[in-house]
Amino acid sequence: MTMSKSMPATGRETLVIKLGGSILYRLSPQFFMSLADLMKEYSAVIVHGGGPEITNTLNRLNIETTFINGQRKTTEKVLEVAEMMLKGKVNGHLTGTLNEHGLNAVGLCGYDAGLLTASLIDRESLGLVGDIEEVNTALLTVLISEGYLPVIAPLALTKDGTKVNVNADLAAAAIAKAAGAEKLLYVTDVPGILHEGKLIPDTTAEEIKQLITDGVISGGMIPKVNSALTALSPHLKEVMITGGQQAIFKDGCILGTKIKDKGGVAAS
Ligand SMILES: Nc1ncnc2c1ncn2[C@@H]1O[C@H](COP(=O)(O)OP(=O)(O)O)[C@@H](O)[C@H]1O
Ligand SMILES: CC(=O)N[C@@H](CCC(=O)OP(=O)(O)O)C(=O)O
Repeated sequence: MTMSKSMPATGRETLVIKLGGSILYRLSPQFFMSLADLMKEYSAVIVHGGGPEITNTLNRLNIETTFINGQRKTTEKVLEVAEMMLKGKVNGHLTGTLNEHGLNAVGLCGYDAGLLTASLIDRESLGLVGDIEEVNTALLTVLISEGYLPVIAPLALTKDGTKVNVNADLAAAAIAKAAGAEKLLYVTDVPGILHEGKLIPDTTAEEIKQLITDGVISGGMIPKVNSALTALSPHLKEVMITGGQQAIFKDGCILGTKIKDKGGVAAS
């Protein structure tokens, strides 16, 4: 992974926001208003998912799709559909909606100007699925410093130019790390990590391991918390999981579950 200095030429810290496919088409007016407020304090980069859109289209086309440890097995046909949905439909829809709210969004995908370079994880079992190794943070810096909001679809190229699909939770964590972001925010269809229906306001790596063992954290929340733990570092001291059906920022605070490593030491 190519690391970079803290990006902002704006004097503000950077915040990477991942918008999950579960909520992308149901983001509330309060979400957009609070995002605009948040962007007065931070320079933001958005990374989006779109898993449900890809799955629905594959089903309509009778193309089989399976997941291995939260990653979609990606054949050439599956990649073609992922590209259509992520780079075409979802990125276009989201960028358009953000611009309707005056947020100066620019749609990008990892293929653009070497934005995301990945290596194949395991061609045999997963097919065309990548793990991000390099991020062209110079491109992000140019956009941010000119007041644009980069909106990134999680597709990447390998060093030899092969197109790959990337899990959006992992892409957001890799971009946050490379960009020297101070915060990483996962926006999903629940207000945060829940236990017996109640929001857990903050938690640590250790507690998360236990919550997974106890079955409290399951399904799509597992890759999210695991990505969060890989992103934590002395600079990126907190990752938030929050819900896009409501405001994400109020009275100077990001709402949801705060994941921090005890004492601010990087999680391994
Ligand atoms: N402890 C938990 N608290 C909240 N949500 C959880 C928990 N465990 C599992 N989940 C599930 O995780 C889902 C969010 O993950 P996912 O559907 O992959 O979202 P996204 O598309 O936003 O990445 C929630 O809708 C919920 O069903
Ligand atoms: C390799 C891999 O799994 N890629 C994901 C990319 C989209 C994604 O992660 O979207 P969500 O955030 O909505 O789940 C996929 O094909 O579904």
